Amino acid sequence: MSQTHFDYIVIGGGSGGYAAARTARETREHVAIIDGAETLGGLCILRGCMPSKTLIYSAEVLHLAQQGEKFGLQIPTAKADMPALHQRKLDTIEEFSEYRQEQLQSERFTLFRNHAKFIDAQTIQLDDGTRLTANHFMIATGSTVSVPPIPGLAEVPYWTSDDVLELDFLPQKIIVLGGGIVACELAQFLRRIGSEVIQIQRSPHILKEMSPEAASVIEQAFRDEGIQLYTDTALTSVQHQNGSFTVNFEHKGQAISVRAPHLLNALGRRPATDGLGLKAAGISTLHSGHINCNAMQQTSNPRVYACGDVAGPHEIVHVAIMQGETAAKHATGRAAERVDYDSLCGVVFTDPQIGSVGLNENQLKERGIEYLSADYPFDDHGKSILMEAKYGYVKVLADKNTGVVLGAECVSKDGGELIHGMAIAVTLKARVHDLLKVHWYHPTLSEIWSYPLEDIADEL
Ligand SMILES: Cc1cc2nc3c(=O)[nH]c(=O)nc-3n(C[C@H](O)[C@H](O)[C@H](O)COP(=O)(O)OP(=O)(O)OC[C@H]3O[C@@H](n4cnc5c(N)ncnc54)[C@H](O)[C@@H]3O)c2cc1C
Ligand SMILES: NC(=O)c1ccc[n+]([C@@H]2O[C@H](COP(=O)([O-])OP(=O)(O)OC[C@H]3O[C@@H](n4cnc5c(N)ncnc54)[C@H](O)[C@@H]3O)[C@@H](O)[C@H]2O)c1
Repeated sequence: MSQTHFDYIVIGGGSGGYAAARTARETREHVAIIDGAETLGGLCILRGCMPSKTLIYSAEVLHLAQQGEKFGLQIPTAKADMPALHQRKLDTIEEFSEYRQEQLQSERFTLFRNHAKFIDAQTIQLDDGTRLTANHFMIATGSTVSVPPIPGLAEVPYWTSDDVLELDFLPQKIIVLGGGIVACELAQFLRRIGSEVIQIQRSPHILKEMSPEAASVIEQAFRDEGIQLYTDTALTSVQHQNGSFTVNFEHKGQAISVRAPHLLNALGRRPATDGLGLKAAGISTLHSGHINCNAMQQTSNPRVYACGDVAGPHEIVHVAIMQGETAAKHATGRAAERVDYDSLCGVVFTDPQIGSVGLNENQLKERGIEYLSADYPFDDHGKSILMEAKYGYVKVLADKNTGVVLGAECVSKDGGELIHGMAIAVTLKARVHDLLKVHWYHPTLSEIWSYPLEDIADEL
């Protein structure tokens, strides 16, 4: 009879689950991974980070080519070749997913291609009826698109990010619902490949998790590129008739109605806990639906851990991996460090990008930390001027007494790369004076950091 008891069982073989399985396997012999997906690989590789960034990069190259004149170039026709764009994405993703599949299928693990659910505190049942037990479990089942209760939305054939990432034709016109990261990254992608885009956001600013200053820069860039952006709205209803979507909403006291042949629902994602039998295992969830975990990612059932999108609080890949590693070390009796969200690094892959790290001004104020802040705009910086990349700014926040860098923000071309200089500073608790010893090379985008650092050093 095949094995039914394991040292460690992971449900979900995405970024978080694989990190947990690999870490547990360092010291445990019998580790199983269960994944019910038709194609193995997880969200990041198959329908998240990697396909979206592959397409977004092509759209950025196209955008630059279309700006040829600005650079003294004649590029008479530059346009998206949709089947070729799609094929490039497929080829790129295939390489990543094959590698992940090899890892999951390696003899280091026992892999079950099934859906799993808990039937009691220490037993899971696969959809073929097999029952498995383990000393410890990891739930890493990810997230699914959510459909908020907007009248009509659930009944219409809207697209999700999955559909946009599979496009092999150019949608002439599309309405994008939402102003979160998925909505913004894909709205700009669609606009740049040539679609007419109407974007509708509920809050006064898009990207409401970011600072209003950062969001304002992206809003300006979107409007300059021709995205018809509405913020501060209330969606009232959605209809689909004769191949056309109608979205009705309120904006500045007016009832507005927009129409397009395509509709992208980017109104958020929710933790994938349906059918997992959490109740049977004594696992509690938060109001948001995320699995309730302590700092070691342990759930209310101490035998069971959770990581990644299903656990929150930040649905980004490196956090899923860090949580998975912490959890597996803890479960296997090794020293484990909690994930430090005070040095969290985040990137929004619009153009300009937003990179952020550490604590923001609201968090510093809430915690009563005295801080100094300085910023510098890219429209007054040599390298960005010669690159025609003048949107945005950098900002540094440092402890008023010690000069330790506590947070930073960068809104600019390649801001997701630039922020990593400050991510190192925040994580290693570097002081402003230490950072001024760095050889900031000229002319680079990165040297812009030296200006706010100098301003803060002068004030200290
Ligand atoms: C369009 C888009 C772009 C994104 N871009 C970025 C980005 O640029 N950077 C970034 O950091 N993050 C990005 N994200 C978020 C990132 O993809 C996720 O945070 C991350 O992939 C989550 O990993 P995970 O391990 O929690 O879940 P997943 O990778 O989703 O893995 C969950 C796995 O569990 C399996 N599963 C589910 N239920 C069961 C069950 N009952 N039994 C067995 N198996 C089950 C699924 O088949 C799946 O393989 C993006 C997301 C989207 C949608
Ligand atoms: N670059 C990256 O790291 C990256 C890229 C893509 C996604 N992600 C992750 O994926 C997760 C999901 O992203 P997302 O953009 O789908 O979700 P989100 O929760 O960030 O955004 C959802 C948007 O929909 C709006 N919304 C929700 N309900 C609404 C309603 N009833 N009426 C009007 N508006 C409504 C919200 O205000 C918000 O703007 C995020 O947490 C993000 O961290 C990360």
